[in-house]
Amino acid sequence: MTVTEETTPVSHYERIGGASSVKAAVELFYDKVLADPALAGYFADVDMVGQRRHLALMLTVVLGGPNEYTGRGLAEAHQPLNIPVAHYAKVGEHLIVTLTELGVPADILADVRTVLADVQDQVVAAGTRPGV
Ligand code: HEM
Repeated sequence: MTVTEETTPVSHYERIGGASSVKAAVELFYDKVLADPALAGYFADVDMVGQRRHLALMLTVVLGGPNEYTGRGLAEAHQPLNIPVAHYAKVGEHLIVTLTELGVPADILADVRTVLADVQDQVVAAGTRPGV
């Protein structure tokens, strides 16, 4: 059987416009995060050029695009930062607002919310999890 364009599902990544759209989203997202006084401090000593590139590559994978992510795992990168749930929620909202402003369709937003819920335990400090 030949796989045609009709039978191949189009990824979220392709639907939103590929690499240039992801790059635009990451720029807008970090502008919001860095303008948020509750969050800016986390990034004070971080190389934001590399950071934006890593998040763009990771967002690409989350949206079903090509996997070229070479950074650390989420737990490895975030556990040393001791991030409380409230700050995780703020970052998640900045991402959703960014994607909404860029016109990302509702079904893709819903999937991004699902991923945010799925990875929360890797990012949030282990000691702040209820029952831990
Ligand atoms: C789903 C949520 C998140 C995703 C997908 C994400 C993604 C990433 C990625 C891909 C990196 C780069 C890792 C590397 O370079 O090896 C990173 C680093 C970082 N993230 Fe996040 N992040 C999330 C949530 C957060 C939150 C909630 C905060 C702070 C409130 C945060 C603060 C940071 C900081 C400060 C770094 C740099 C760490 C360092 O260079 O040592 N992230 N994140």
